Amino acid sequence: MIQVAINGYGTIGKRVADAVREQPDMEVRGVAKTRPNFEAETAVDKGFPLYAAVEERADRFEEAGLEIAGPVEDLVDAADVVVDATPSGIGAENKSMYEEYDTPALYQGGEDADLVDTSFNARSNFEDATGADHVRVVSCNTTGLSRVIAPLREAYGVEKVRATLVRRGGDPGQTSRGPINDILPNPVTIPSHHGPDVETIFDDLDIDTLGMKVPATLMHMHSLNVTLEEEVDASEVRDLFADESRLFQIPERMDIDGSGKLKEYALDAGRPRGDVWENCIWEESVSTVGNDLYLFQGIHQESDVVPENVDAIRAVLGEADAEESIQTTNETMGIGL
Ligand SMILES: NC(=O)C1=CN([C@@H]2O[C@H](COP(=O)(O)OP(=O)(O)OC[C@H]3O[C@@H](n4cnc5c(N)ncnc54)[C@H](O)[C@@H]3O)[C@@H](O)[C@H]2O)C=CC1
Ligand SMILES: O=C(OP(=O)(O)O)[C@H](O)COP(=O)(O)O
Repeated sequence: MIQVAINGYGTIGKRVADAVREQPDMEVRGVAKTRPNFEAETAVDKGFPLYAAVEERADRFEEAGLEIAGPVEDLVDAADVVVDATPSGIGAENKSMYEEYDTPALYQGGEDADLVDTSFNARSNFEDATGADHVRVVSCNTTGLSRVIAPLREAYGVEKVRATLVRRGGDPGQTSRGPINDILPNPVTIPSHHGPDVETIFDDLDIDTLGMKVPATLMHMHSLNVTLEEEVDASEVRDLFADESRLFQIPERMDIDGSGKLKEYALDAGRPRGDVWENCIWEESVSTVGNDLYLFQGIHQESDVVPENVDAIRAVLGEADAEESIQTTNETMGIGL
């Protein structure tokens, strides 16, 4: 069994821990947190050994009645791989610790691409991570773009991608975030960081991205225009997407008109935390005009990178190829709406 450490048990870390627990070939060796809170209590209730990320603050857990298994260094030492899901920039600070204990590490999209040997998206470049010591699972938006671009490149060739990303201002639990009543060009400079980030997955891709932030917490929304290298009928593209396990095309009959109903559907379908691991593409929006393809897709920022982290664990350890890993992850998590 692959022993997995999770350092940083917030929005992404707690979801990765739950997904790892479902895998037939993996075990959660433990999770590390900086301070006691409701998430620490839940981790203990779930039976995850809890480690102190900051040794000087370990006493706080004891005071809160939470037993600590040891400092994070012990966890990193004992694990075969560590998933770093700490806030942006902290992963870079943790890198030397992972090197000291010779434990391969996965980082999240908030870290810089040059921190790692390779950036990762399971559908697009799984093999690049094999044997790597430092791998970055790209951000929710980059994951969402890569999953659509990979099959289009393989089937038709892509001349140019233009994407406008309407980004949620914060996650539901991020009470300190905004905007509260505004629409921000964000970043105001063009391209946004997403285009160059997608190029860490496809280094020869021509892509421009524009970002905005809006007062919403449920999901991001992408408006996508892909200039293909050939003229393709929209129905062919829909068929291509239908074969992609992490793309969900929302059928017209479902009457899902936005992120709110998508989340409601996920909850009704019994998804943990109402998570939507797939890109949600409005089927009616998939349109072609000459070589240009257009579509709208919803991206659930809190969860689409979770199966990617699970696959990246197998990739770095050389434990499976892309197809095997994606299939196992999909089956165990219940991916495929
Ligand atoms: N929330 C989102 O929508 C997405 C986030 N990401 C990326 O995932 C990473 C984590 O983000 P979130 O889970 O949203 O953050 P979060 O703030 O929800 O969770 C981070 C956790 O790490 C803990 N932490 C802080 N310093 C630490 C340290 N030194 N050692 C161990 N733990 C520490 C925090 O207390 C918190 O529990 C970031 O790189 C972010 O850019 C990627 C995709 C989507
Ligand atoms: O990586 C993300 O978004 P991004 O790709 O738009 O930077 C996640 O949604 C986290 O974004 P945040 O930096 O607004 O928390």
